[in-house]
Amino acid sequence: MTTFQNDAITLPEAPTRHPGLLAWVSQTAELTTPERVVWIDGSAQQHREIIDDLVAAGTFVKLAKKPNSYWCASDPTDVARVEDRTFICSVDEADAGPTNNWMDPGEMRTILKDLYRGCMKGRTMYVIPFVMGHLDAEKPMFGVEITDSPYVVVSMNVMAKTGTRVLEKMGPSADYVPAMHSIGAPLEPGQADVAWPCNDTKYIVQFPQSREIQSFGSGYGGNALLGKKCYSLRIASAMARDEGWLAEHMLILKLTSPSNVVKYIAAAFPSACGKTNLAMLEPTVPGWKVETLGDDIAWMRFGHDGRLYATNPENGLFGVAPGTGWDTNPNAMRAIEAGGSVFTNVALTDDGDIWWEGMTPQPPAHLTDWHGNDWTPSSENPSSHPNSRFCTPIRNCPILADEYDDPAGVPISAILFGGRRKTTIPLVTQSRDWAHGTFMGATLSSETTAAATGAVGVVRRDPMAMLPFIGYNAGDYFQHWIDMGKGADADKMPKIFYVNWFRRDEDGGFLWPGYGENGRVLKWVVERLEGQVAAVETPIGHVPAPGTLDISGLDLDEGRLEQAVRVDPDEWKAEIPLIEEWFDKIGEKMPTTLITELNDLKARLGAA
Ligand SMILES: Nc1nc2c(ncn2[C@@H]2O[C@H](COP(=O)(O)OP(=O)(O)O)[C@@H](O)[C@H]2O)c(=O)[nH]1
Ligand SMILES: C=C(OP(=O)(O)O)C(=O)O
Ligand SMILES: [Mn+2]
Repeated sequence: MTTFQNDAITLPEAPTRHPGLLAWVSQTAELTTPERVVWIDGSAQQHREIIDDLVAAGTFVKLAKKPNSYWCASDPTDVARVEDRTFICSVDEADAGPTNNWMDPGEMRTILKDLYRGCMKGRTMYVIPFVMGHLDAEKPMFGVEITDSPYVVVSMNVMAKTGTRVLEKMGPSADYVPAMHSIGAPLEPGQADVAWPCNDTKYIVQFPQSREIQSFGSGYGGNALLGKKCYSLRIASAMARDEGWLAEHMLILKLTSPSNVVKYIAAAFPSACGKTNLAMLEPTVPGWKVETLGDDIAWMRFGHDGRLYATNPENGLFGVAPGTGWDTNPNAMRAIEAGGSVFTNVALTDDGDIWWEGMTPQPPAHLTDWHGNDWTPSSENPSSHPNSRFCTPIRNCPILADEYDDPAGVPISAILFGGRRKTTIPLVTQSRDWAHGTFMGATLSSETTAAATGAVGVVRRDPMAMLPFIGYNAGDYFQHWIDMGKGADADKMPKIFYVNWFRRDEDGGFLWPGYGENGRVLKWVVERLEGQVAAVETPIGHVPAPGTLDISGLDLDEGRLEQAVRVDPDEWKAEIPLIEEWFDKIGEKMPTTLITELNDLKARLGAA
């Protein structure tokens, strides 16, 4: 390891000659006063050494039953993204818009500088050079995360490409996103550490104009693995607006039909609403095959042929554990079996394996729950936190598509928007055109989940599943989506669909079985793209004509299917005021195209 001692804060022996980076590293060390500085080189050996430190510190427990895999539990207060502590610090408040928290960048920098002063005392400061997306992309998307959390280092090594090869590619002058992170838990001499140090004060801050990130107080993935949501969505969305592309909260999958027609599909669902599951789907309809390209983030740019091409900037999976099982998502199960994973806030079995609700139908007779307490099936609380996660190399995914590694990406034929709605939203609806599809995305709604702190199950608008991730004004973001369709050849743009796996019956049960059965909806989507099946025009868009959704072999009574796909005018009339309230919130920046779409919808519903 390349280290230097803090009692001589001179420039460390660094594996780069990038003057800007060297200056930032030394200034940060001076401000945060760590015990030592370590450059992450991306080697397996260094990765192992840091893991060994985590085991010695009691943060990680090595699993006997899975190769090179570790269990850990966070502080019970540090389990999810903190949206109320997340800020977009644009120069002008108007650029952050009505959906983001904002503070003057200068004021915010002062607050954070005060918090960062001495914050790494007694700890190691790690410098993680990383690239999101391909190292050989036309313009590689570099970042450097500074952190005092070895958990973050190990996770970043899984989620991104890290280390010296990145520095070499950066050379002495490449632009990079400086991503500053501290758990905010300095150690006084002789003070004992805890397994998951963090701070009650939390800030997750993006400076979209200067392309910088500063995070404080949390070790949770979405708050601390800064290449992921902070860079690849919040900062990248602002870059994408400026440069004419899209940075989206979408999975990417490859779908092959029985006659070997290949389509690439992207889908945006809010956190904990089914992206990882759909990305690794095992279709139940015979002959259809899904392969995975990405499960959380898609960057989409126009290719020379005028089509929209998507790449997944990530290198790993950071999936919701509960509900992941051999029945629901066998490919995710195989991925975690393959090893190299970190499990956070799940339960530990007595023989050194992990378990969570939904992994197997029968829970083990005894577990250690995520709080470290004894757990039995009669225990009152779940064994695992609802937002517990597995962090696994994407290479472990047994159905990873070969195209995953292609820096050019894959041409997207369809985009799905979806959320968790008990009512109103049918199983699948096709938009009439790009503008209408953008309207569907802009009015997307979902019940809140445990992926963010706060109440669960509350319906809110979550446009394009990007509410917590749009790095600028949401009205400008919608306009950017409309503009992306404008210059383009309509035939070449992806067709947009709205799906809902989560509609319920009167007893609260899911009307649609979901998971592998969602392949039936993907089949209908492809058949629509190919002009092979009919749809019925309704006020909200095109829904499957009777008999076109393949339910052969599915044990689902006709009445339930009918309820799952139903367009209920009364439910939609009740939805209109909620959409209007949302449009009012966006205010004058709401594009007129979308206002026209809303008025047209009202007219078609007879609600005008
Ligand atoms: N009922 C139902 N639940 C689903 C479906 N797909 C995913 N889930 C559950 O939703 C939760 C989040 O899924 P995940 O794919 O991790 O969501 P992501 O955060 O968007 O990637 C998990 O508990 C899943 O088991 C589905 O089709 N139907
Ligand atoms: C990492 C997250 O992602 P996901 O969208 O998979 O829930 C999160 O919300 O913190
Ligand atoms: Mn996911």
